[in-house]
Amino acid sequence: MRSMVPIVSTRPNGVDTVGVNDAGLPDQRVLALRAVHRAASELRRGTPILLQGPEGALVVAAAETVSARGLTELAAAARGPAVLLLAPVRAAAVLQRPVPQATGAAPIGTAAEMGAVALRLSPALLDPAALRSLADPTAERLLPEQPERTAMPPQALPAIALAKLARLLPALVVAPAAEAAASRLDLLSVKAADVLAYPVAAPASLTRVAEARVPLEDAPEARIIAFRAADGGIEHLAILVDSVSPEASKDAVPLVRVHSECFTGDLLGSLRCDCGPQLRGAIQRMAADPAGGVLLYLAQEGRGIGLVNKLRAYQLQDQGLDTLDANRALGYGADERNFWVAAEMLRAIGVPRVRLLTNNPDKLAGLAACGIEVEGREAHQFEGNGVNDGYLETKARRFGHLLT
Ligand SMILES: Nc1nc2c(ncn2[C@@H]2O[C@H](COP(=O)(O)OP(=O)(O)OP(=O)(O)O)[C@@H](O)[C@H]2O)c(=O)[nH]1
Ligand SMILES: [Zn+2]
Repeated sequence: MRSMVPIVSTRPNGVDTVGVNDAGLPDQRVLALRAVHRAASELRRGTPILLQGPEGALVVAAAETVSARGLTELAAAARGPAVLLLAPVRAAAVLQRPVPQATGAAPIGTAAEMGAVALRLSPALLDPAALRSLADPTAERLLPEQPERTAMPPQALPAIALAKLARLLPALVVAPAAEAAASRLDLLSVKAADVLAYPVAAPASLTRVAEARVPLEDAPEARIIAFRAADGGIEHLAILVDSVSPEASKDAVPLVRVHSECFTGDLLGSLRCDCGPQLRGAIQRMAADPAGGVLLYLAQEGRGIGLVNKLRAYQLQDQGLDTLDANRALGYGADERNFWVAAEMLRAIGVPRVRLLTNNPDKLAGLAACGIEVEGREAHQFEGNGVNDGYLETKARRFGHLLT
């Protein structure tokens, strides 16, 4: 019998994007998302995977997590020597000199930052303990004085992209894969094209999974709606804040804040950033606004690099780098977020037009590019606290944040 039951749900605009095919199997898009998500999990566990592309397959392991067993498996699956693959920005930091792909990069993530540099691996670096300390940004002395550049393997860019999706350092041990390595060694296989498509494909599968009234100190009528993507990642939340104003208007364009998760600032009250005051301040402003508002709380910790890498970036900042250069020294772009998730959530809750609470010009442009009508911007700035003054200054000077 022909099955018409969607296994994930429909897109908020009513268009079926994820369903089952006639045989009852998940369609290609679900399979592609699943393969990428599984591959990222394998890398996090220290297991090599195979990245398939038009120029052949690459066997890939994350330098940060790969175990002795993982390296043995990688060697068994390889048909050539392994190399160390680094994002150019990371290579420049490791080598303490510029590398060609990293030059001329604009302040916010550029295509160049997605590039890669391949270094010939010294035997010492194939020692798993050495690889782990290479992942530690303060322990780069293990690299030879002048590591030899070597030819770029195929699928280098999707390999770097996969490490970033796994929220690992974009530092990989890779080798060209031998014929039939996947089946012989039971390694997970993923298509390079699916990895590259993932950041845009995953938000398209968002589905509403839970909704509840959660009275907040500053917004007694607040409701929270949780959205889950087919990638199985952490859910994103929309916090709907009704106006407490007596002249509340149902038709006016609501205030919207696109807020990326910040465990340290939002939850612990860290003084390193301005996230805590921005979060609470946004809810207060929405409740006071006649049009009310929506706060999107996105699982994009550390501007998309994850909490662990943000802590590493903090360590580098304590050594003198600013927030942007610290991201780059780890091999990440300045800002690894995209705005598809936010746009999909706004459409799902019926908010196609917004007044955006932000100082970040990229959020205005990014949301508009994803189809949301940005009617205006409302500044959302808080005084420095003595600890975050340099961070706020960097946001204004290097990220182009708008002041007032
Ligand atoms: N990588 C990195 N992330 C940081 C750092 N400080 C704060 N963050 C993260 O930055 C994100 C906060 O960004 P947003 O609140 O969206 O702020 P914004 O992009 O500066 O823009 P607006 O606040 O809207 O003006 C959170 O995910 C924080 O965890 C840092 O030094 N390094
Ligand atoms: Zn923060």
